[in-house]
This record gives sequence, C-alpha cells and structure tokens, in this order.
Amino acid sequence: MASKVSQFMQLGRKIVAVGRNYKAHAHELGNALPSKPMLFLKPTSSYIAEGEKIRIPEGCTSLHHEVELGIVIGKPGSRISEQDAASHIGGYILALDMTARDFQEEAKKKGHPWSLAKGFDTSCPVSGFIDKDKISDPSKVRLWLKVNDSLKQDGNTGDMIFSIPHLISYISRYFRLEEGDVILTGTPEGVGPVGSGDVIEAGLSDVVTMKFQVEQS
Ligand SMILES: CC(=O)CC(=O)C(=O)O
Ligand SMILES: [Mg+2]
Repeated sequence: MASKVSQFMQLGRKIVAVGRNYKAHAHELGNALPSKPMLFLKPTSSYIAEGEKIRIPEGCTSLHHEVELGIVIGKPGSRISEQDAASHIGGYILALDMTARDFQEEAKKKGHPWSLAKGFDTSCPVSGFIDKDKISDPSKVRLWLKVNDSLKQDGNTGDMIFSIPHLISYISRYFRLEEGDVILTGTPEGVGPVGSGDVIEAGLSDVVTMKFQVEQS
C-alpha cells in the first residue's frame, strides 16, 4: 500500500480540504464555528514539491499561508465508519493550503465558490510522503510554520474541532475516497500574508520539515 500511495501526486487523485476545523483560526478570521465539516476541493494541478516556488496569483494582494496535516488515503471506500477510518489511512503529508485571502473575501461576500482563492497553480505545496507508522497518533502532532525565520503558526492537531476519523467518515458519505486522495485537515491559528521573496518553512512534530520560496507570478 505505502509504495502506491507515495505516488499520490502522480496519481492525480483529488484533494478534499476542510475549512474552519480549529476554533482559534475560525475566530481570528471572524468566522462562525461550523456545526459539520466545511469542505472544498483543490485541483491536483495545485500541487508543488520542494524546489518549486509558490507563485502569487495574478491580481492577488493578500496571499496567506495555512499549514495543515494531510491524510493520504491508502484504501478506497464509501460510507466509511469512524471505527474503520484508520484502516483507510495510507500515510500523511505536511501541506500548505495557500489562500488568496482577498479573492476569498470577495467570493464570500458574493456567495461565490472559493475555487480561485484556493485552487490556483502552486497553492498546495507538500512534503514528501510520510509512512503511516511514523506518526503513532495523528490526533496529537505539532504543526508549525515560520516566515523568514519568524514563527507564525504553532498549533496541535489535538485542537481540531472534528477528529480525523469523523472527517474520513463524513467526507466518504459524499465523495468516494480513492487510493492517493488527500484530505487537508484545516489550519490552526496564526495565518497571515506572505510576499515575493519570502521563505516559508513548516514542520510536523519531529517527523518532517519543508521550505518554499514565494515569488510574484
Ligand atoms: C477560512 C479558510 O480559508 C478555511 C481553511 O482553509 C482552513 O484551513 O480553516
Ligand atoms: Mg485551509
């Protein structure tokens, strides 16, 4: 299973992202707490790996970083129960849900979808694949992010509103989950803007770190 899911980027499977899954982050942007998981999709064309640059999309004046734990699905399924959810996890990634916040605010006001704000090219920088056994308890991992060496986000997956088993179960009621799909589980507080030339460094406990530079497109 691991060798196959490690090809998640090449497989081009879907990216299901969860929004507002940390109370403090929902509050920092003045958003109400969700009563059920809030979902959106990012296209697989948004993936980049280390060595590639995050490009500020044309017309964007407020590009924000959001560090997130990504779940890589290892076994397909629909209507997965919370009890079975762990068996569908193939591994993990560390990911950034780069967000054109100005595009998102405009879309929110007009009731439009977030596709442009969340799905532009380079909006999903990811680490390499992390084997499932490297993270004994995904509900207790530290997520941090620095911009130019200054710590901006320092959270823990223990603060998620909806647990990982609940997310897998809920999402699979609506989207059949396939091997290589990625679930981005939401970001903790501390999101903020980045500009051209900035360097973003992020880490997941002592398991992985990654670095990306930002440039104007
Ligand atoms: C307000 C957002 O952009 C939602 C989101 O992506 C999150 O991680 O929370
Ligand atoms: Mg996010």
